[in-house]
Amino acid sequence: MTADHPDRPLRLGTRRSPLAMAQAMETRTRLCKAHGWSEDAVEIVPVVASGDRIQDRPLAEIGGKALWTKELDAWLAEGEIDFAVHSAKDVETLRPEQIVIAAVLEREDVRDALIGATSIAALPPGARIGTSAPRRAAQLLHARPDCTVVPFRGNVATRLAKLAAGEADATFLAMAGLNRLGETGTGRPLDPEEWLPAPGQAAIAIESRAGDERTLTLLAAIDHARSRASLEAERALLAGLGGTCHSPVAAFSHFAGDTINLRAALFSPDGAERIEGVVRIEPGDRSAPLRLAEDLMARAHPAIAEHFAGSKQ
Ligand SMILES: NCc1[nH]cc(CCC(=O)O)c1CC(=O)O
Repeated sequence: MTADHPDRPLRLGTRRSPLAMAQAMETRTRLCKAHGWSEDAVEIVPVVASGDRIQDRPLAEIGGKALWTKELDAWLAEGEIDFAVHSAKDVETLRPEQIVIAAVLEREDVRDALIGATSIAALPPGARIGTSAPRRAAQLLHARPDCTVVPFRGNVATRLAKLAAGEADATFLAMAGLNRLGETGTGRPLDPEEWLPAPGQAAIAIESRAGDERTLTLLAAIDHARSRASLEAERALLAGLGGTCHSPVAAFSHFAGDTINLRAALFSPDGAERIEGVVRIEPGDRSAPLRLAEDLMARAHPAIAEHFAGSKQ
């Protein structure tokens, strides 16, 4: 499905972090390859996102939504860029009406990695773990209430440097990010059946303007159907819970034939309470993730439920 080389380069918007730039370059390569273009058919346009600018406070405290998407959303709306490349995990579930996910790249390794210890069980008693992700903190404290969580923000290299400087004994990073940055061999992958990743982890979501048929058609060539289906299921679950990427919620999609088994766990922030559920999703069934969300909310301890708005959102 090749297309004519564009008269003017397509403008690809991305954050500036090394991981975001690696994802942008991967997207450009895939798109150009799919259409038989040279790489100059796509121009990479980096922006500084508010989430990158504000480094000294926990994200959950900054409060405002769309920390990673606001600037790129505006550029997309104004026609400054033709499409935006995001870590799907960082894209909130409520999106502006005119913006659509045009393609989902084939998912990388969805697992979290533990860096600094060989397993959760092997962490020394009272270990200090660096993470600013409420899901990772709660999941850790659930398994190891003796550990202490130390706030750890910044891009992948910053966090590895903080660990090396002794600010924590261990930390978590997504395997997908490590792999995309060529940091292979750093850390131990955690079994996703035991340690569930974040909704959307390891997926790259490419957004463009609804109605921009030319761009939508070009991007459809690099859409990976299974990755899209699992991402949509996880996003539907998160939307049904009224959760955000700062909520203590974990999810893992596993394919059995064409059926998706979606497992999810909700935690109280201190890890004391945990609730888990699973649902089978047949192709095209859009309501199954919402049923799981309702089931989890109905059974959740108040210390969990108060962190989710439910479908009221
Ligand atoms: N919140 C930051 C973020 N957003 C996406 C990734 C990793 C790559 C991915 O999940 O696609 C990371 C870093 C991390 O969690 O280690």
